[in-house]
Amino acid sequence: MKIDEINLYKMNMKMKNPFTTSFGTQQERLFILVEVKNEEGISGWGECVTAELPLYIEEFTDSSWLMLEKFLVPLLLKKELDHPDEVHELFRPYKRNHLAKSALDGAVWDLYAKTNGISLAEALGGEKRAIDVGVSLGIKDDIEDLLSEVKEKTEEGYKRIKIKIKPGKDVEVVRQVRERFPDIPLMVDANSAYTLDDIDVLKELDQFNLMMIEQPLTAGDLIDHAKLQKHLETAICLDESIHSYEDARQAIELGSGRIINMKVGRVGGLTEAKKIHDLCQRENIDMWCGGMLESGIGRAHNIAITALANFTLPGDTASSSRYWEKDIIKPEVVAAGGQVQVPDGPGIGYEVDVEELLKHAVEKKQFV
Ligand SMILES: O=C(O)CCC(=O)C1=CC=C[C@@H](O)[C@@H]1C(=O)O
Ligand SMILES: [Mg+2]
Repeated sequence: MKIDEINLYKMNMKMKNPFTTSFGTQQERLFILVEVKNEEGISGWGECVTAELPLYIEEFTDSSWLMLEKFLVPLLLKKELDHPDEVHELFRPYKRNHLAKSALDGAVWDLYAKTNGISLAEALGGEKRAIDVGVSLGIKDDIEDLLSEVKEKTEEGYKRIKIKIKPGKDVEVVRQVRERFPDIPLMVDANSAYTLDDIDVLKELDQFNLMMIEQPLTAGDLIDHAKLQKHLETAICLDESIHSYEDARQAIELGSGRIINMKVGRVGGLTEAKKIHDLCQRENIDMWCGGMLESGIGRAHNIAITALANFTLPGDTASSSRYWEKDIIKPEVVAAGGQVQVPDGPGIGYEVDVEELLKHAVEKKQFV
C-alpha cells in the first residue's frame, strides 16, 4: 500500500464531565487525529492521545503536532509499504515521541486491514468476538459523589471499577467504597503519586482485596516497584513505567509488577503493543487495555488490540457516551453488560463521522 496523502487534525472536544487524577483535571480534550490515504482514496485513521499539558507523559499536543509535521509525516508520505510493521522501523531513528508515532502507526494498521478486507482485530491476531470492559472513575471532592458513580457504573454492568487515589485520598476512600460495595472487582490507580516512603500507606491497601494497585511509584521506575511488590499481597500494575518491549522485559525479569496496563500510544503503536502482548503471554503476565480519554477512533483501536488472547482483565474502554455528548464515529462504542462487541467490518470497523469531526477541528494540515 502506498501512503499517498496524510491529514492532521488538531481536535478540541469537551468531555461531558471533568476527569481528575493525582496530577490534574481534564475536561477539554486537545488531541490529534491522523488520516492516511492510499492511491484509491481509502482512509486509515489513528489518534494521538496527548493532552494539552505534559502531566501524564513528556509529550503534549503541540509537541506531537510538531513531531508529526516536521519529522514523522515526511518519513511516511509517498512510502510503499507491504505491512504496517514497517512504520515502527521507519520511525526508529527518532527517539521516544511514542504518542505521535502511535497515531500514524495505528492509521496505517487501519488502512492495511481495510485494503485486505479484514477487521483490525483480525489483522492483529485477535479472536475475541466481545471484550470485557471496566470503567475508570476520577477523583471526587465528595466521597458521596464517588460512591454514587460506583453504584451507577456497577449497575450498568461494568466488569471492574477503577478509582484514582493520591496521598490523603486513598485508604479511607477505598475503605468506604469497600464497605458499600464489598464484592465488586475493584482496583486503584495512583498515577505515580507515592514513593517507597509511603510503603505503610500502600500496605494498608492490602486489606481491601483489590485486583491491583496501578503505578504507585515514579513514572519509568522498575526497581522500587520490584522492592514494593515484595511487601504487598496486592498485584502492582504498571502503566507509566512501560514504554517499550524492553521496559516490559526488564519489568518482568525484575518482578516490578504482576500486571501491565497496555496503552497503545504510550508504547509507540500497535506493532510494539503486539510484541509486548506476546511477551506477556509467554511469561503469564496479565494485561488489560488502559484508556486515555480517547475519541471513538482511539477507542476503536483499543477494542481491536484487546481482542488478543492475553488481554485477560477488563480494560478502560467504556462507552462513548461516558465521555462525549456525540462521538465522532458511527455507531458509537457501546458497553452492554460490561462487554463491547468487537466489530468485524474492515479496519477499525466504525465509520468516521468526518462532518462531526470537523466541527471540533481547530486546525487541519494536508500533506500530499
Ligand atoms: O480513558 C479512560 O477512561 C481512562 C482514563 C484514565 O484513567 C487515565 C487517562 C489518562 C492518563 C491518566 O490520567 C489515567 C491513567 O493513568 O490510566
Ligand atoms: Mg494509569
